[in-house]
Amino acid sequence: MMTFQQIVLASHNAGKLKELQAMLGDTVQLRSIGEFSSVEPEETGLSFVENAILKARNAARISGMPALADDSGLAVDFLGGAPGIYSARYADGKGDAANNAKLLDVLKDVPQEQRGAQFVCVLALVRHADDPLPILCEGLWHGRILTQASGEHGFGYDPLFWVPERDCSSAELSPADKNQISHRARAMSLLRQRLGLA
Ligand SMILES: O=c1nc[nH]c2c1ncn2[C@H]1C[C@H](O)[C@@H](COP(=O)(O)OP(=O)(O)OP(=O)(O)O)O1
Ligand SMILES: [Mg+2]
Repeated sequence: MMTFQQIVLASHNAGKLKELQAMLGDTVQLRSIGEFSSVEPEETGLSFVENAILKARNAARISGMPALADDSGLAVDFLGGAPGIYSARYADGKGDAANNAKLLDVLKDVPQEQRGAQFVCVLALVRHADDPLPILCEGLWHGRILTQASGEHGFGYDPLFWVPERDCSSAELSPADKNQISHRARAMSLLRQRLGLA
């Protein structure tokens, strides 16, 4: 069993930090990479796995601590899996509201039954910057893209993501409920098992 008291989270996304820390409880303290550097690494990989490893190594190098990265995104069936790894950059770096507006516009004439999508999350944990054996865990969450935004919780594409098992948008779920069933929750559950925390 590996034990960590503190891990640096290789993310500048406050929503991810909140969700991941809530899932871990007080067993492990996540420290944001923002405490060490405000420079975000370029996400040059072609997969969630490559980008997660790249972000984790970068954070471990900067902080000198074990590092956890989350690379995630929304894969829309009708768009052949786009925006996928480019989800954060979908509207050219203009932020969540612009990303959501663009997605609604691109799908405006697409009927219900063709609006399937999944959230993807890959977590990568490295013990140090050159770790030859990163721990990788993934989680998927199937849903559908709504025709208008709904709900105030969460972040990113949550207001557009309809959750079939709850019949509401992901942004209408309580944070505790989202953290039980999301793509991130599934990946974290696997990671906890791998670390002997489950
Ligand atoms: O639970 C979620 N609920 C809603 N939207 C979500 C979720 N999970 C990922 N997403 C979206 C946000 C962003 O558009 C992209 C992640 O991009 P991604 O590069 O992994 O994260 P990021 O740039 O926000 O922060 P960072 O790279 O510093 O961890 O997918
Ligand atoms: Mg990013």
